[in-house]
Amino acid sequence: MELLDGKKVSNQIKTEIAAEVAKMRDRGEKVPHLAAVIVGSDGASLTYVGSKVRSCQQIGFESTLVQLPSTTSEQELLKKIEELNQDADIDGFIVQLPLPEQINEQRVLLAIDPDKDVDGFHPTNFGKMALDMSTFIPATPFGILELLERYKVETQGKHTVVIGRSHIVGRPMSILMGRKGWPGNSTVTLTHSHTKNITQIISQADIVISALGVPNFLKAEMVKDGAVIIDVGITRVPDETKEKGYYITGDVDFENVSKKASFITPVPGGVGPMTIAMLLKNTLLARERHRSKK
Ligand SMILES: NC(=O)C1=CN([C@@H]2O[C@H](COP(=O)(O)OP(=O)(O)OC[C@H]3O[C@@H](n4cnc5c(N)ncnc54)[C@H](OP(=O)(O)O)[C@@H]3O)[C@@H](O)[C@H]2O)C=CC1
Ligand SMILES: Nc1nc(=O)c2c([nH]1)NC[C@@H]1CN(c3ccc(C(=O)N[C@@H](CCC(=O)O)C(=O)O)cc3)C=[N+]21
Repeated sequence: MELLDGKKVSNQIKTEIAAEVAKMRDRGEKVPHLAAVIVGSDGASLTYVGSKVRSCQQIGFESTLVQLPSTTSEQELLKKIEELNQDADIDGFIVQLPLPEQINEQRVLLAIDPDKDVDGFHPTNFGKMALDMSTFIPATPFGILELLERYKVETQGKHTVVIGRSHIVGRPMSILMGRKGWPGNSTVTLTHSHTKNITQIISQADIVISALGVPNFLKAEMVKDGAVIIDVGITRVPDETKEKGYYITGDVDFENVSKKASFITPVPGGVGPMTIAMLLKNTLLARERHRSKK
């Protein structure tokens, strides 16, 4: 079994990006500027956005955190998005999901300038991705592709089973694994809560990408010997013996599944840190595109 070490690879990627930023500075150019909008104060969302801001500082990006109260109206959020769209200093921004129920997510995603949509959730960018055109690839699937590539995991002709069909992980992942080229050229089955015989389908998978958010969902008896296991799930489990009052766990029974797997991602330290690194990569890309437009 080989560990797909997202912590290590994400640090390599951040070092690579930092070197690019240093060159920009040396040439007297503007450095990339990423903004994040967060509505409300959900603990997990704040952790994620906080580590993004820290990473920006680490690699020399400018960063802006826009924190709005949970009572923010859709109109107020749309106004903020328009400001960020118009702000020439901002290269890219994300609006942290999920949003409070008074705000329509689709209208928000449509309002973001596709050239600044470093999450890759705008329909224009999502469509380009599905059509193999150059665009921003959503950070979590992009991070998984990068891990597969750096560890030279064979995907061609393999049966990939994706569990979960969310717009931010499962759906784009299923499209990307089936695209031409490598990592890709995979035969993909996209499963969800209405899938019949899901255990049987998973047992046929060469590659399992689990993105449901159910701890211990994937057990050793469900997977084939030698399968590649990607665990996207992140669940906070309350535990008073831990310093933070909780620990985080993925969807996979790591201890037992890792004995059968050829490659496996840990949680924490797998897909999560890769997501942050690829968001930074998309922001660097956004800066380069904005520069060459002028
Ligand atoms: N590591 C990272 O960087 C990231 C981690 N995450 C984590 O990944 C997990 C998934 O998040 P997200 O993609 O937003 O997913 P959602 O919570 O939006 O959706 C979950 C998906 O799983 C499916 N599902 C739920 N229960 C079952 C079941 N018992 N059997 C089969 N399918 C099931 C649902 O089916 P249906 O569509 O039918 O409801 C749905 O498609 C969460 O734990 C989240 O915290 C998310 C983003 C990034
Ligand atoms: N617009 C938007 N874009 C997103 O990309 C997005 C989002 N909304 N909403 C929520 C999900 C979730 N997500 C994570 C990113 C990093 C970690 C991460 O770094 N996890 C660490 C542990 C973090 C901890 O200790 O809690 C790890 O796995 O090692 C987790 C989750 C991005 N998301």
